[in-house]
Amino acid sequence: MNSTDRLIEVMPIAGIETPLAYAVPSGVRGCMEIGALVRIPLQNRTCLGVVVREGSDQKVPAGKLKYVIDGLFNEPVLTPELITLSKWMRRYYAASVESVFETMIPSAVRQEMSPKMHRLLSVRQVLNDEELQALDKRAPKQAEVYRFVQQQPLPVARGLIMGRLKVSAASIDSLTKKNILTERAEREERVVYSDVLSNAEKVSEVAVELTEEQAAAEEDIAASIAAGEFRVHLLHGVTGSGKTEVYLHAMRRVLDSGGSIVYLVPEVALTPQTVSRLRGRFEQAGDKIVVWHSHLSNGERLDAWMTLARGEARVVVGARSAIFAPIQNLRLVVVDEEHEPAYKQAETPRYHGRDVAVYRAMLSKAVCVLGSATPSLESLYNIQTKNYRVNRLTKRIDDRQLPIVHLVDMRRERLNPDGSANISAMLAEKLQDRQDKAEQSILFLNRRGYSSSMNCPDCGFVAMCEHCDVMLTYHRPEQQLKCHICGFHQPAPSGCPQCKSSKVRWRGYGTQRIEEVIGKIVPGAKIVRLDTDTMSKKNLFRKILGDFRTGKIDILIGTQMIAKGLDFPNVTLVGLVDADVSLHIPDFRAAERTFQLLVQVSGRAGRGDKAGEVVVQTLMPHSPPIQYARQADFDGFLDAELEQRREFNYPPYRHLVRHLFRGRNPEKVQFYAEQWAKKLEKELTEPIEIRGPVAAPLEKMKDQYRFHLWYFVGNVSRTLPYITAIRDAFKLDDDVIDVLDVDPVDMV
Ligand SMILES: Nc1ncnc2c1ncn2[C@@H]1O[C@H](COP(=O)(O)OP(=O)(O)OP(=O)(O)O)[C@@H](O)[C@H]1O
Ligand SMILES: [Zn+2]
Ligand SMILES: [Zn+2]
Repeated sequence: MNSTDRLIEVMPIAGIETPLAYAVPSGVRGCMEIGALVRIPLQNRTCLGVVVREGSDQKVPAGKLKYVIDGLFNEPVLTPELITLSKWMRRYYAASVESVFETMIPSAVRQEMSPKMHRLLSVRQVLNDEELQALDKRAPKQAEVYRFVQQQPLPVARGLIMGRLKVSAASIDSLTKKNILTERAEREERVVYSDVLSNAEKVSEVAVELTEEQAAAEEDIAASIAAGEFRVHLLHGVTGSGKTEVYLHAMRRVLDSGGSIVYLVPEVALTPQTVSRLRGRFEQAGDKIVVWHSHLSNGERLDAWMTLARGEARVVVGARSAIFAPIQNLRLVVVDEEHEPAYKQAETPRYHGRDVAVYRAMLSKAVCVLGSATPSLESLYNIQTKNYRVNRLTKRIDDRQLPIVHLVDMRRERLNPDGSANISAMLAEKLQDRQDKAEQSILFLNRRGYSSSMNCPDCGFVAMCEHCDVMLTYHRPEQQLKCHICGFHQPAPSGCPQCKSSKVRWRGYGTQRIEEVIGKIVPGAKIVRLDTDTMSKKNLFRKILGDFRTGKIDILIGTQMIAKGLDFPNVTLVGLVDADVSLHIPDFRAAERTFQLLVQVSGRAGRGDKAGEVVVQTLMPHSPPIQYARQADFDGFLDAELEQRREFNYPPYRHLVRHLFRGRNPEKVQFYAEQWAKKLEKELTEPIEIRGPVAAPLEKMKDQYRFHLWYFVGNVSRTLPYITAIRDAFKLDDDVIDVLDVDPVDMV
């Protein structure tokens, strides 16, 4: 080591849990600050790592100290507070360094490691007009590529061109073969900035004047921002009360004072309206927004990330992973629809985007605004215990009325011989009425496909998934039986596969079947179905929403996933076809989910000048969540539900940790789960309540048998390390896997 060399500590992204000291030779390229992504030698290979400390007190014997190879970028890819956040995530979610960094740093950024990543193209031979015209005729795609490259001030990554222009590698290759373009493989730090927004929808937007309630909420939030302290606000506003407008005003203030913003939505693809409003509002004013979503190509992801790291954009909008954006001077974090389970990541590290957002805001002394019409019980409880501030919007914009909710008791409906199965007389009549008045309706049913099962009345056969413990769903358009858990599918048989009877029955109603029924009930209506089956076709979702807005569609039928943030003024009727689906899930949050679902879907009605109506069909009209939701009685629901939760020690009174064991052999899985429980009870000194092991509600999934235990924990950060320490010394059989899920939303 030379006297001019520096020491740093690097956390390898390579299955090692402690940082290692490295020397930085003077004159090495790239950044060596905290949060920098560096390439390091480790044993006899190289890997990536993150600089977690400048300097080191580690005593490395002379001759053993290794040099960093280089840094990948000029800017750190994580900020210092994100490094702190990573430590908290490891501890709180019992996750490895590797999994946390791989989650925090997008793979497009880490892939910079491979030199192939940057095959940069530039123009070698400038074409004159005539040559370009000839190329246009002969090979229009090539001409398009040529023009694109020629217009760029710097060489462009090949992957970016392919993604952006949707051209094949062959088109690019023929241009390089002809020596029109030249390609060089290089690890270029400065990638051409691609405007990730250019081909996206922008709605021209002007700031509206806030209502009194909105202004009061916004001023309170602004005061927190001005105070420069960490504070959490819960913006609890009824549906259609203008919560988004409050965020937008607060964001304007933050931008004007030089701060940065993270804005989280449950899923970008499902919130095109919010995204285009943000873009319209801020981009017109010249503030660049990075929209972080799954359709970005790798090149675009890399660009977007580095744009944020360099401070060229100060707003990022995205799903949960956008909370790890490397922006500095973070002043405001918005978590829209904070109650959404989609904020929880289903894979390791199983973090909750909302909770990580609050923690990051705390580390940055920023303000966190959680918004919802139906806040989670956790957040409502935190108002009482953790000094979250609450700002309420009790009225809809322009004093529009909340819709009238009709409950239909489907037990009676079944006695009515005229009632078409599963659509009540009342719903049918109101749908027709809206059709006559040229108003629009939305129907929700949280079950896609045609029917929920196929069975045989003669021998009792039920079509089950070969790999999971669930019945197969019939999908009529494709004539397939599908498993909604693992994706397994097979052609739908025309008779019983077991006894060859031809009397096959389709039980239960899915969105496809409702679409069919409604077509008969409201002849002449233009009906469109929107669920994950239609979503798989790219851009179809946007197109359907566009057609619905312009009135080309009369009735929209969808699963609840489409309910988020829809704002269509001409919708005056909303039907919830089966309110009981969510009541029957084996989950302590079943009542909460049902309440939220009812309030949210109802909230889609009556957002324009005309009043709205909601028809809720249920077999359990007296169940508390349905009754409270009908009266929009939040406090009543909260009190009743909190009492239940307290009695059983469920969240928010305790944290739940789910410990799942799975493997192909059910006896083995059960054996290890039981052995573990014995060991834990013997060795754990912390007083926690342990329940289980028992078979999981979904006992077999993707050919794996599943058993789980539940830990009821007061303080996760304190207790979990004790559990993981015992777990580290517990030897599992090779074909049994165990998974810890802290604050799980998946109970099955
Ligand atoms: N102060 C205002 N003046 C006029 N219109 C407004 C105002 N604030 C919001 N709006 C409009 O009212 C409608 C509802 O607002 P927004 O979508 O923000 O409500 P929300 O509370 O987020 O609703 P939800 O929770 O149901 O999604 C939007 O069309 C919005 O443009
Ligand atoms: Zn049969
Ligand atoms: Zn399956």
